[in-house]
Amino acid sequence: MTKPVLLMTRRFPDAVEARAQRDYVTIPNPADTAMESAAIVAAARQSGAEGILCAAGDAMGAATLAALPESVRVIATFSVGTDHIDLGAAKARGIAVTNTPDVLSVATAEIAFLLILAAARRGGEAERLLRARQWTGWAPTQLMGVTLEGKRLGILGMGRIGQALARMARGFGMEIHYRNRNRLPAEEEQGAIYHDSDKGFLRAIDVLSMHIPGGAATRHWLDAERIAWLKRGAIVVNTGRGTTVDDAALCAALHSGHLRAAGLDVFEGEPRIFEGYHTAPNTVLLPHLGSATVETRDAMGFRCLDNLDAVLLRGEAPLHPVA
Ligand SMILES: NC(=O)C1=CN([C@@H]2O[C@H](COP(=O)(O)OP(=O)(O)OC[C@H]3O[C@@H](n4cnc5c(N)ncnc54)[C@H](O)[C@@H]3O)[C@@H](O)[C@H]2O)C=CC1
Ligand SMILES: O=C(O)C(=O)[C@H](O)COP(=O)(O)O
Repeated sequence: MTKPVLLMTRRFPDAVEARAQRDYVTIPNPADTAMESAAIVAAARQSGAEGILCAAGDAMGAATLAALPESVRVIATFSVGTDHIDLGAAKARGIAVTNTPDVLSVATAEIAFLLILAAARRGGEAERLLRARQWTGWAPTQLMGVTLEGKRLGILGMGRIGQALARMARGFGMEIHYRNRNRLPAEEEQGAIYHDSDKGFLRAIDVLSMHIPGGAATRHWLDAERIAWLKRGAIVVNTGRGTTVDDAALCAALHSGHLRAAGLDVFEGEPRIFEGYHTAPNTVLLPHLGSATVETRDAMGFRCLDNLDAVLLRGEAPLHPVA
């Protein structure tokens, strides 16, 4: 049987590439960076690609979707987030889109909790102090943070990752509050307190952890007005998408002291980051590491290939179609 042609927009983990090469004629991206629209279209046309394995950051917008050759039947993204893909355009072209839910929830929640701990206990500042050779010795008032036990964690977006974070935070004695599009069934809430308004939610909490998807509907969700609803001394953490935060408003609140600290894994316009973050006090910044564990990245790749196999090898419906 002839192997289907698969365009791969990035380098993926070795085990994922090996399986892809076994079952497909793979077309790699020699540059190994996010692919621009023209490059994706050219590579798909030249190769007659039937599937595309892409990742967040690749240009899968309306222009790309419109120009892809008829041969493309499925796009599998190596991410749960799909804000880089024009889903309407894909549907109009009859191209299936699949993502990687569940397998990255724990890894991403771990990074969210790492940021919550680092922001609360001033881990970033403390490390910078030592590396600058400026530590003068233990002192009773040096770099005091805040204890998490007993504090109220507010989870914005109580989906797969938000719920994984809630399980971890309960172990640290935090009280869980959440805001979601819909209230969870009582048996899934496990004591978490649901808020039916953004204002009531933000006023109640000490730490905000953001897990909502990117895209037009959530752009700059955390703006100056909502930041003002947070208590003085609150902490903000974002491992969802950078577009959900108004960077200028967040930096202003860090500088003014209204917010105690922020921990960010994702940024609008990444890999460039808002200039103000370089000098904002009490910030911990990570380069989009949410799902970056060996186990998780392999599982994400295999989930992509399982979906591609269903469509391209077996002629079946994808296992994880994006609605
Ligand atoms: N930092 C990283 O490396 C990673 C980031 N992500 C991001 O995390 C996001 C969440 O992933 P999952 O938990 O798997 O998705 P999910 O779909 O299970 O959960 C998202 C939740 O957000 C809620 N929501 C959406 N808009 C809302 C709004 N305006 N107000 C309140 N709630 C809202 C939904 O009701 C849903 O429960 C992804 O869309 C992706 O952008 C995902 C994986 C890794
Ligand atoms: O799943 C998502 O959504 C993510 O953010 C991925 O974990 C990371 O996607 P890349 O930006 O590494 O493609």
